Amino acid sequence: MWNEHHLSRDKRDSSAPRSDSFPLQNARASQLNSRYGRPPRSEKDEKGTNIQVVVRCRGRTQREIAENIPVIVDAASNTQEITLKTTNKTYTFDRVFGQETTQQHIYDDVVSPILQEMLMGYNCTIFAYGQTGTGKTYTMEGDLEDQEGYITRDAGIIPRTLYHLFDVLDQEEAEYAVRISSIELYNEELKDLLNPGDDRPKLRIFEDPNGTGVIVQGLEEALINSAEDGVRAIQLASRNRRIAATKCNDKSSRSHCVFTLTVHIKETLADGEELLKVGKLNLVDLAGSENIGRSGAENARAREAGLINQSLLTLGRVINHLVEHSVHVPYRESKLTRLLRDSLGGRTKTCIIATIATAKIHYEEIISTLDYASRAKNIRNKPEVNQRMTKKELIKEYIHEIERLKSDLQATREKNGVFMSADSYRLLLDENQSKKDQVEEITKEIQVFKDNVQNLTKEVEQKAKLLMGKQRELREVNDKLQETKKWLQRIQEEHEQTKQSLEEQVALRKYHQQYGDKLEHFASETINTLQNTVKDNAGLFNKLDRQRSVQEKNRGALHAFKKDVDVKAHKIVEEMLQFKSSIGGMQSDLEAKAQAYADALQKVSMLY
Ligand SMILES: Nc1ncnc2c1ncn2[C@@H]1O[C@H](COP(=O)(O)OP(=O)(O)OP(=O)(O)O)[C@@H](O)[C@H]1O
Repeated sequence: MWNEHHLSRDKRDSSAPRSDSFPLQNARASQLNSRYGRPPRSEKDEKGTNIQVVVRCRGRTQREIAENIPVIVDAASNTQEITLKTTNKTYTFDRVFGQETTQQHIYDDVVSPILQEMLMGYNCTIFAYGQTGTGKTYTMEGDLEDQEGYITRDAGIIPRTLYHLFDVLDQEEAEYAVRISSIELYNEELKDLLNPGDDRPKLRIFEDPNGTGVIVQGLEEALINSAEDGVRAIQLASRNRRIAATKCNDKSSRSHCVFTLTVHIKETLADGEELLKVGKLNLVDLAGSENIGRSGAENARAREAGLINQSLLTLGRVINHLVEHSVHVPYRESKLTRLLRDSLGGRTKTCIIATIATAKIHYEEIISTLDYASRAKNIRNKPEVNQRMTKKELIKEYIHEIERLKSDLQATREKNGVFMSADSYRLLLDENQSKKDQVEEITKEIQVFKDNVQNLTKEVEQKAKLLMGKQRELREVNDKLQETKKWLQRIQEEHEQTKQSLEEQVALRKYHQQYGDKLEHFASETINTLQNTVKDNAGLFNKLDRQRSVQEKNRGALHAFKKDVDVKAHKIVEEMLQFKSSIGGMQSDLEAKAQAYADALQKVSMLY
């Protein structure tokens, strides 16, 4: 029942970890916030849109690697083509995701835009289809545990959607109510995975009288107030889901599982009237589509597998009829197609994620899945936004529901004692047999678990070694990074210098431009001056030549003069020498005469 209390976000459990710790949400949230409000019905919607089909490849298992089984699928992530190496056949899809694709990548590229449409008021469905062990459950649920309030990197579409949804609603500060349900379809029987009690009346499918899909009577729709509430509910549903071991996959799930998320968001119109916008998202994990013989299904299990394949077969037939535009589409031939009727050729926005293995031993299943998915691409749906509901309408709807439940209860009470039809008795016997099978299966499963633990221990050891190697690589990369940083710094400095010199050149060029005329004038003046100077220099050189010849002449005269002086001086010296020697003769003559005169004087004196 709709309850005002649940609309108020203030009443939410404040002790639960806040969903804004979820790292993925904020990037998409702003896009989503701006998209609220009723979108105009586009031309595309009128004509219908093709179902979106994407393919996700699962890498080889450890066993396939150990046995050297080659890869036969050529698929690069984020392309649209996938090629089979054996035949060179190429398939085209809306998107292909290689084996290296992460859970977050799938969520961002495929699911986030669909959540956006659901918030606009569309019904949307995402199917995971493929052979057992190719990752349908991994893609849809993945790891449901959290680590200190954060989802893990292996978390699949469901937990990521829950966290993203609450983050957007909280950011929008919208008044909302979110409900979830989870149904398992196993052996053509429906089971409420959130409330699987054996004493509960069987779930029944009804066509919605308003023609808006189907209603599952008696199905519990849990109101959740946070993503954590939702994840807890899904953990419960997952535990309740039947799983059994087959030769193909140790934890093969042979049931179909439909998880539904319904959001009511309150909108207040300009005139104050309050309307409720409703969006629905079905996340469907189909059972494995493998060949019965190969999966090793036997006896009671063969019956199960047969029924599973019958459901998928009907799904395939429905797809074929829709593609061929048949008047009659056999939706009613299986519960699966009745449940999903609106998602196939109806008013829902639908996406199929086909999961495939890549190793050669799965050749047939790979081809079968790709063919199936290729055909599904041609289905056209005509998505329509759900009509906004007034509160009155909603209350009326719930009153009808209560009335119907009351009459069911009354009918049950009136049957005194134990009432059981022959069909129900047969079913009970079958169920008993199935339980026995289940015990046998669980025993085998325990053995498989033990083997798995052993394998995991080995794997952990290998991973530890790998981690050490990676750490070493990381260190090397870090060193290289440091070097690159230094190199970058150098380049940056050089860049700065180049920039500076460029700026100088630009300034210089500007300066040249600005003073070009002046320079030209100055240059022509300088040229004139230089020409004059050249002329003056020529005169100067002539003058110098003349001076040089005068000097030459002077030098000749000087030489002759010098020579003459030399001769004359020589002559004078000789004459002087002669004169000196003649003077010397005269001197000795005079001395002899003076001596004779002295002697004569002495004789005279002696006489007296
Ligand atoms: N893309 C992937 N990356 C890593 N592990 C994966 C991937 N896909 C699947 N696995 C692992 O392979 C195993 C089988 O996957 P899963 O159970 O999801 O297959 P399935 O298709 O749902 O099988 P079934 O049809 O039996 O339900 C699981 O252990 C899962 O964790």
